[in-house]
Amino acid sequence: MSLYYEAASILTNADSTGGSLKSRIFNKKDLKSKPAQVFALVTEASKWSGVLKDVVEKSGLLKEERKLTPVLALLLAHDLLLSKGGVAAPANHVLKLTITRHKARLNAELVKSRIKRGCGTLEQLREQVNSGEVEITTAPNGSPAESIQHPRWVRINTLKTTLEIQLSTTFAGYNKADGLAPVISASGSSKLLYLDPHIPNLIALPPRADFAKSPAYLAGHIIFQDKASCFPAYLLDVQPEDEDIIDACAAPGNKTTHLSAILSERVDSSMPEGPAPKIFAYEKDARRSMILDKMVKIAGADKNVRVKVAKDFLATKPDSLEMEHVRALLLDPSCSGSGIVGRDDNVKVYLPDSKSTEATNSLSRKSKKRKRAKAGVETPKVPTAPLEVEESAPEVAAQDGTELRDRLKALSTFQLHLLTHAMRFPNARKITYSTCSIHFEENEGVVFGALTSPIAKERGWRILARDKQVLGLRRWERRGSWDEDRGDGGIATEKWKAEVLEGCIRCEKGTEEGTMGFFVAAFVRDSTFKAAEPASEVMDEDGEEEEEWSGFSEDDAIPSEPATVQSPASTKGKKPKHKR
Ligand SMILES: C[S@@+](CC[C@H](N)C(=O)[O-])C[C@H]1O[C@@H](n2cnc3c(N)ncnc32)[C@H](O)[C@@H]1O
Repeated sequence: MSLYYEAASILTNADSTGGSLKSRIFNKKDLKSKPAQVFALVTEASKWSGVLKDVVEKSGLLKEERKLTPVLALLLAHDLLLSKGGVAAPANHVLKLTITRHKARLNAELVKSRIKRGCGTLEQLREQVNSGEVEITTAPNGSPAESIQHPRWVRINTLKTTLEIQLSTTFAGYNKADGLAPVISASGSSKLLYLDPHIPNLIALPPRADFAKSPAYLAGHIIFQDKASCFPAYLLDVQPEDEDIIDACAAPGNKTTHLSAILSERVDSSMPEGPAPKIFAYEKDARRSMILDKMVKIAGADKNVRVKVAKDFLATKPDSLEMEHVRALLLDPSCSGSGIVGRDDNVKVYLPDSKSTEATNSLSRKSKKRKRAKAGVETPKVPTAPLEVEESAPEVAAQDGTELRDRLKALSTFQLHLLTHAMRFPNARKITYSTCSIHFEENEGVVFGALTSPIAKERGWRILARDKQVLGLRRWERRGSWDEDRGDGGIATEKWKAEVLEGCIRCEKGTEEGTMGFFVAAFVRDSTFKAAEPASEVMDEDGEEEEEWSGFSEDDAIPSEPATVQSPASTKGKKPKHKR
């Protein structure tokens, strides 16, 4: 029976193959088991590993069954205790016999673990595991198992309520923590919250706090939104005089409703009369447009949001009458999603501690190693918990580094195209550009590509410097960074490069800041800017305008951005065409 050995081999990445978990399984040519079955076993067992690590350790299984590796023990215990079909092997198979001998003890430990986690039934425990909020307890030697938890971020929707009202109703009786750390380590039932110091109306709750069925959530008074995802609307800092605003890639609508809330607060307090500013929320995908529409209505944002159902932002005509009053744009385009927490790009595996097998003498260990190697599982080089198995987001299901780079190149070309399209709106004065990606190519690479594009030069677009940003984000310490391997040369001055990077804002996942991996930068221009010369525009095959980055010569003078940078995505291998 190869299933468990093959799954163990995949989980420990015995072949040291690059790429995502999915691609490593589905592209493995010599796999005897069905790839879908291996994938399901590996992902499910990983998901349950926070619970099973404890169960296996406490049952003493690894002490008694020296031929079992921690990975095999995890996989077998998963199927024995949790899979409908049980262990997928003939009754007399050695692995099945081995694990079944310990069924009673393993079961008893699972019951104890479930009760300790406050779950009355296995179904409740399953829900907890599926929500990714399993608390990892201590290892047998008493050292705490490491696990960086992610707080539950809740944005108070000021379109329908206020922070004060929510603190005295939904969160009545909650204590205010003086930092994020106590909230992150608190249990789901702890009445502890943290008022975020950077984003107004944002609170952090313990990771397992469950408000999905609360009246406030169902009525759209509170919205679950990661802190980092609140940065773009806040950074755009819309004002009533901005008139119309575009959210170019809007579904499911978290940033749209945030934008709507900020705009409403400011319009309501300063402009009781006059033309009401509007937010045009574009969404290309028809199905996602429906979700967007629903979210906008639940949040009460339909007062100032016009959903552009199944409409491609790139097809908008910046010079049209409808777009005449657009002064601000929020761009949050599709990206690799590599910064998202809890997606299958971040499979975490907690392995039972193998220390209990250390008493084995070296001779017998060697012979066991040989046997395992023969059976297809090299002695695991895996550390004890937690083991991070890197897995790319679905959009970037890369088999190897080259495929990933190609995908990033395609994504960043699209992102740059979108950003330079936004720069064409004749009356636009500010733009935010954001991604939930951690890759330079999609982030700083696109920013530099846009800043040095002909349209940015023509219209005078520049980065919004850190000292001009809204207070909360000015205080945010993680800024942009340069990747020597990815960023092409051509920067005119190091000073300008440093200024642009300082204007870029980054968030990293897995830190004590409790955010997902994220990137945002804002661009501004002055209304008085005098165009230097028209941007070079070419038509693509469909007759659409296409930005043609062409580089500039050394003596090119651009106000405040004296640089020559090539966008990593769009310019590699392109010969400069545009001479000044
Ligand atoms: C990262 S998601 C946006 C998330 C959203 N801003 C939020 O905060 O909830 C990107 C969205 O942009 C849409 N999209 C991609 N290209 C687009 C285009 N050219 N025009 C309009 N929407 C587009 C995708 O379908 C997807 O729904």
